[in-house]
Amino acid sequence: MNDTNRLPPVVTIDGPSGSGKGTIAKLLADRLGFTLLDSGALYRAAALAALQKEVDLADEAVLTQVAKDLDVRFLVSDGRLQVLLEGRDITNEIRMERVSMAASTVAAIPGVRAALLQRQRDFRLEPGLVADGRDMGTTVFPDAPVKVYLTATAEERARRREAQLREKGVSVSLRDLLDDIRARDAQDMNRKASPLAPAEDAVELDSTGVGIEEVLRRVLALVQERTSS
Ligand SMILES: Nc1ncnc2c1ncn2[C@@H]1O[C@H](COP(=O)(O)OP(=O)(O)O)[C@@H](O)[C@H]1O
Ligand SMILES: Nc1ccn([C@H]2C[C@H](O)[C@@H](COP(=O)(O)OP(=O)(O)O)O2)c(=O)n1
Repeated sequence: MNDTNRLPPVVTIDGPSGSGKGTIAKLLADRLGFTLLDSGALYRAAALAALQKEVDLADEAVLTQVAKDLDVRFLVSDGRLQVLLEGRDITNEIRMERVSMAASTVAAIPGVRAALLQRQRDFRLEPGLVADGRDMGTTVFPDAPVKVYLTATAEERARRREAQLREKGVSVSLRDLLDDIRARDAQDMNRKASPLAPAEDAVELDSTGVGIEEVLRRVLALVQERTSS
């Protein structure tokens, strides 16, 4: 701990859509007093910028430029993360299903990922960072002392999304949500650039049928174990 080059610790939480990454990352960051990185929000903001500019989502060069030029800022207001694109609040808009799928498509482009890499690493501030995404443990923070790979069955993840949307007053069929989840899983896992996969040193945690409090307890225990030396 006397090493002056020591970087702030990072807890990475990777996994597929609906596994609970965002929920657990937020609770964990609050509990530890760490900064929070929602890396998916960066890809979602890039996708929304591309959709607004009506860019062809197959045009890798133009999409890479969109990611390089991305004017996105994160603000924490009343304990909630706000995402601003060119100064405009896009927090709710980026959660729409068409943006989710576009984010997954845009995120498969190596140039887009390279353009967003340093921005993500810049979140590594004292006293520490909790980073949620797909490649936090494999590519962005490979030296993180604590890596979690959170999963749940596709059926359970679709049910969670349905409940989340119902609470917002949006009614979507479970069948459609399950199809969307499977399509995004396949796209995120099968791409060449930083595919969704557990890091070799990640602890896999299946949250199917496990409540949020219990998942948080297990992750906190892991943080204790990995950082108390
Ligand atoms: N362990 C869990 N058990 C039940 N519901 C959960 C659990 N973890 C998260 N949820 C709920 O599932 C939904 C999706 O969680 P979220 O954190 O957004 O997932 P992700 O960030 O992995 O896409 C939210 O409504 C959240 O409250
Ligand atoms: N580190 C990351 C984070 C997200 N992505 C891509 C792939 C995902 O399908 C989209 C959206 O990610 P996000 O974490 O916001 O999505 P979910 O909340 O898990 O549904 O972005 C990525 O490729 N790498």
